Amino acid sequence: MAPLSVSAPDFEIGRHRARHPAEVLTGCRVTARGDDWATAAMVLPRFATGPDVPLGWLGVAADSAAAQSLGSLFAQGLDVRTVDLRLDAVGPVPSPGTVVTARGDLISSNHRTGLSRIRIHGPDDADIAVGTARFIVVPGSPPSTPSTPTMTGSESTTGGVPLLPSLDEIFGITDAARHENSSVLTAELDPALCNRHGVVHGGLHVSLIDHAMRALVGHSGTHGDPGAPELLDLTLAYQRPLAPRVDGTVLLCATVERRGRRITTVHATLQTSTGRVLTSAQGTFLSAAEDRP
Ligand SMILES: CC(C)(COP(=O)(O)OP(=O)(O)OC[C@H]1O[C@@H](n2cnc3c(N)ncnc32)[C@H](O)[C@@H]1OP(=O)(O)O)[C@@H](O)C(=O)NCCC(=O)NCCSC(=O)Cc1ccccc1
Repeated sequence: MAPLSVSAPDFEIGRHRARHPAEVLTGCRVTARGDDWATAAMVLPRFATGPDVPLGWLGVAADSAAAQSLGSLFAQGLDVRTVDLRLDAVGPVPSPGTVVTARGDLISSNHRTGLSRIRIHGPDDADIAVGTARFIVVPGSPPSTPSTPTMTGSESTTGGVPLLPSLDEIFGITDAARHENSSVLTAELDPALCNRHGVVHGGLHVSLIDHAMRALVGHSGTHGDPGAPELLDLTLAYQRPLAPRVDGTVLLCATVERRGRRITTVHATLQTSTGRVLTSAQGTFLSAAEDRP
């Protein structure tokens, strides 16, 4: 078994300021920025119970790096909101303790929208995922002191590996109804996860949706669980902001659209208890079962 140690000596979490409570939770930090690119890094945690790190946990790094690649807009006093985000898995998520880096490169932008390319890699440049994120440009608001989140689990470490509660606990999942082809998780998100506008980081939508889909189609594990289906890609459409203080309890609904011999496609929504869809998503999983002709 590989040693559980931080494997990128140039990433020290304390050297970089957290810009968002989601970054505090996940231990993600924006590590470098240019006019049209940015990088964000995180040390993969170990969860108190459950599997190793699912791809969706890297959503905060992906969304942050992609958003910060629009740095020239921020310099004009503008801000951005994620409209859609796609991740395609191209390699395994490394084991806990490994540093992963997401790089966002601006493809195009104007005064209305921006599009960024995402690449997530581990040590030795091994690719984990690629993707894109589309942003809408909105008026910026004056800088203020970010709220201090109460969830600082990622900063407790065991031998260099951040130790976090289970994903169910992190997302306040209080109830789960599972059927063969559909499931509903009830989540009460900690309002401390919101930014100063009261909304949840787009990268955490990726983590929530991934968690909901895996709860339906199989375990979240990628290591030592050969029976788990493998997430190939995930596409999210951000329809309305997630504001836990306003929305209260939210539902994570997942439905299997088609279960093929090898490929299972899943649709999921993040919605309020009154059925107002905040985010919708599509995921593709590859079955771990033997290929058949
Ligand atoms: C803005 C747009 C994407 C599209 O615009 P449009 O087509 O013009 O949308 P429209 O105006 O028609 O509104 C649609 C519905 O939304 C509602 N609503 C709108 N605004 C607010 C509000 N402020 N508060 C409350 N609700 C609001 C509005 O009432 C309406 O509801 P209704 O239909 O009447 O019931 C919108 O769909 C949206 O906000 N999606 C969620 C985006 C999102 O949360 N992304 C992730 C976080 S960003 C991030 O993390 C990136 C980052 C990372 C790191 C660092 C920096 C940045």
